[in-house]
Amino acid sequence: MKLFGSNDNNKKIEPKKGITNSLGIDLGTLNTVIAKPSGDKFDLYQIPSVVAVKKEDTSSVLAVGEEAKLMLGRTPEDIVALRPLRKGVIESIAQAQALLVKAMEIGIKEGESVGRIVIGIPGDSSEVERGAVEKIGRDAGANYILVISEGLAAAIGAGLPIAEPDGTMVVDIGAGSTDLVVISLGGITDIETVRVGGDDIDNNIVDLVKEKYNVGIGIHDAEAAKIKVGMFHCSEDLEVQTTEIIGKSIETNRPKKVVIDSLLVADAAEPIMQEIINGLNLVLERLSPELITGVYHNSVAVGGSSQLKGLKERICDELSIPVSISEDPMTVVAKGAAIVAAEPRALEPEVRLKAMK
Ligand SMILES: Nc1ncnc2c1ncn2[C@@H]1O[C@H](COP(=O)(O)OP(=O)(O)OP(=O)(O)O)[C@@H](O)[C@H]1O
Repeated sequence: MKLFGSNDNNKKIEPKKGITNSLGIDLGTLNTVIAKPSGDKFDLYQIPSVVAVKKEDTSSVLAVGEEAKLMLGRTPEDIVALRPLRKGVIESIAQAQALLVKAMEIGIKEGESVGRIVIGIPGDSSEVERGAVEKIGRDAGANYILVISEGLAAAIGAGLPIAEPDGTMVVDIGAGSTDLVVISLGGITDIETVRVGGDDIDNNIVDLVKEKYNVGIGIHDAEAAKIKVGMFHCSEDLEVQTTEIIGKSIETNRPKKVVIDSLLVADAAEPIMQEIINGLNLVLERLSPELITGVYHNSVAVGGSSQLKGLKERICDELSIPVSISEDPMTVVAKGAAIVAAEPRALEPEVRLKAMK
């Protein structure tokens, strides 16, 4: 399923001849995004990071992505739909393998050989997890497979000056985890992973609505309300919007309408914001003074949850760092990985040094 056109990128990519089947993959908790260099742009695809498995044997994968999502709630009792990653961590190698193979199938047309594949995974993943992802790619037939940190991929995709000695910072707020990554001279100099993200905001909305209105609401309705009217608390006077959803009255068991406004979402998001600020404080504490100018001028927020209003204002309120929000927050990691897949030397030290001249 092609979700996005190959239209919105102005970074010039020149895949080498014969390596047009190189792919960048962002293996996310909620979504897996696939970017395929196509001329000087990208073809982009997205699948939900969901697999349908047998309850008795959860390594036996029956369906992946959209197909697995459709099976949710409609399947016989012995089949369940699960996410192979939780909070950015691979929970099941077999399920992650099925997801990755599906992503590769989507990106590489039938009859095409599997070329270079670069996969972005959370920066604090263990060697075992990295090795497992590499093995999955190789088993699926890739002749070149590289696993890089999502933060580094995001910085490359966002066009940040990663080769510079001054430093840049990426704040990647996803569904299950948030990566805070400092990059200088083309490599990661510091990383802090906070295991919170948009999923936690959704859960808190459900709890707050129950507490405030005595109404139970579905997690998907909570997420939809967050996306529609959500914001973070900040010093800026942002417009308060409202949306109406239907929940189940805990008192009467009847349907009941509840109004959710931006302030309720901001309250639900506050504990998550606090943890992100704590993580950023740790990063700044450790940051060498040589990198502060670069971080001040070149910090970018990516990931689906960076789209909540008030994020850049709140980070500036708390830390005096003007963060810009990426224009393509949900695809930038896959695009950065695809850039490396098209030109792996982009990560080599001598190329970085050349780029500095
Ligand atoms: N417009 C929006 N406003 C606020 N939140 C949004 C918006 N669109 C998506 N989200 C949230 O972004 C999150 C998904 O983001 P993303 O696809 O970057 O995560 P992921 O890469 O799957 O997760 P992770 O990085 O934790 O592995 C979800 O929590 C979703 O509700």
